[in-house]
Amino acid sequence: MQEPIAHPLKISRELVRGHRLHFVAIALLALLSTAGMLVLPITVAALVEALQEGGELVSPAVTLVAVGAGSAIFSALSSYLLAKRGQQLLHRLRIQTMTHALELPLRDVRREGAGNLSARLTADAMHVKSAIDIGPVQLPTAAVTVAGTLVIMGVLDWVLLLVTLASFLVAGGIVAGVTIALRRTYFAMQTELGDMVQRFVAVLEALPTVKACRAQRQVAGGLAESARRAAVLGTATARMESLVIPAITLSQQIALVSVLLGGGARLATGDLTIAEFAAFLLYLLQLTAPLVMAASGLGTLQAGLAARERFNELFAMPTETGGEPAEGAVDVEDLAPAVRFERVTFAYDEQPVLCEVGFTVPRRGMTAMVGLSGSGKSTVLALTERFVLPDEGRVEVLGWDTSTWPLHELRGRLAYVDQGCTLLRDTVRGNLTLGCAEPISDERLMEVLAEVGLADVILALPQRLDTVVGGESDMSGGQRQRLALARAIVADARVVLLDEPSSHLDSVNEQRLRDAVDRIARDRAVLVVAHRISTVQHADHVIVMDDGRVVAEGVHDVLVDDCPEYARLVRGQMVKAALPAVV
Ligand SMILES: Nc1ncnc2c1ncn2[C@@H]1O[C@H](COP(=O)(O)OP(=O)(O)OP(=O)(O)O)[C@@H](O)[C@H]1O
Repeated sequence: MQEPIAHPLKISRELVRGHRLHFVAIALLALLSTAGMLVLPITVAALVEALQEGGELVSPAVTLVAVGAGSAIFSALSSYLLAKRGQQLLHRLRIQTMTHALELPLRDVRREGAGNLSARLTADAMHVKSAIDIGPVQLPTAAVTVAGTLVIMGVLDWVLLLVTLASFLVAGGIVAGVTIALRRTYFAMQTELGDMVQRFVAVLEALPTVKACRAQRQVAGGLAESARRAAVLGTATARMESLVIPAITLSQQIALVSVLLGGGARLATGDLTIAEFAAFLLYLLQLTAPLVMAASGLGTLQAGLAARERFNELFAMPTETGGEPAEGAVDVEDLAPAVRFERVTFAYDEQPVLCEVGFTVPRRGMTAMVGLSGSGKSTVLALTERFVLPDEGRVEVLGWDTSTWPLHELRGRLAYVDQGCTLLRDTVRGNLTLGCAEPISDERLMEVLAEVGLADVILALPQRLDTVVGGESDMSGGQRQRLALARAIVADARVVLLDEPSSHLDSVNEQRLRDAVDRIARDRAVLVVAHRISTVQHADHVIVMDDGRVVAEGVHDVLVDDCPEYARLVRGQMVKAALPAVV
């Protein structure tokens, strides 16, 4: 993929788009402030002259105060308006980042990592914000101030100007070199930071395991290595940055000594008056601030542009595509099977997972898919949901090829209960109605909760349906499982995909869950990746997977006798089932 390059002009254009007047006002205020700064030494010179000649002092003094105060006020106003616009741009950038990330294929999101994606919203966004604060107004203002100051110095005495310019030559070279080198270092540093946050988030997700293994120190060691790499890049950046201000200050001191010596000589020959000399020195002193601002501003701009490149990299990642938009509603073939795989082959990168898999899930009833761990069962569900696409073969849902069915429509016909029975950190109502286009009445929600045996549990919560759930410890595994199933029932999808958690439930909860699944399977298709023998025994149809292939299909009683792989699985499950249940 071509890496898009952020350009200063692009950021400026984004700032201006749709807000031209706002931006004209910012530029005008900044210009007026700069003009005030440039005129200030002249008003000082006028006051000095009036003092020397014993003239009227009030008007030069008032002019000086008015110019100084006006310049400060205009500068504050333009900074505020720019910061406001910058915040708006940041707001847009963050929304675009979150929306785009949610639209990416699951594989890309996993590859990129939650931490790395989140770092875009925090650290990278702040770098872009700093560049916005500096780039479009402060940097040009500093450049105009430097150029204007040099012109006035040239008018006052061009010989002394040449002396000044010669003194600043070395500083100019250093600033230019550092600015060019900084961009790549910032990009590498921000990428490393994103990687570190990603590792940290992954460790936090696995914290119970890390603690149970007493591995905090070991894991912290790995994180420290990542932090060390970021620090090395940070130090390299700081080393380059630290050269800038001393180079400018040293050049200014050299210029000051040279101008004092040269100016003394020109005063003696009468080529320069005292007032001109005083004004020249003031301009020389005034030159340092915009030069430092321009130099450090260029560094900040480079950090912002590097961060913007990371945003661009993300935005350039293609989002999920799901066939052409349907013209009108998709006419689902009523007689077609719920799910059909035809010679489907699939590999994660280079690792083959499914090989010529073919099976059919009837329109109604429960179909259980069984197989050893890693045999490809969850991948079958991922292909059905079109989280991934087959390398070869055809996946059909309700008679439609999933690769040509618009994603929104396809997923509207499917309900998916993942192995983790994931709940969003949201209210019970929010979790139950996730993805529902129409509002669902509380009566209906309670009815469904009763169906999965959760009504009493929810009624006992402090805010009932409005209680926020999804935290670490607010619901047991079994309750999560049934709430996730309730979501699938509320969605009223024609096909329910259920990736059964491998952990055991107590017998009461297991019975409740099975009853709920049996009920929903009466008038729709349920494809369950089964880990429990009780689920398989109750299934209308069983598909046996082994090492990425379908090795048998049928009903439990027949498969036990006819399929050695199935018989082995069942024997294993029965041994487990005889063990005490772990909840
Ligand atoms: N995101 C992924 N990236 C790379 N390989 C993966 C990914 N997900 C699964 N795999 C690999 O694909 C193979 C099949 O995995 P899958 O999860 O489909 O098996 P499964 O039968 O559902 O296993 P289990 O019963 O343990 O859940 C495994 O070898 C696994 O390592």
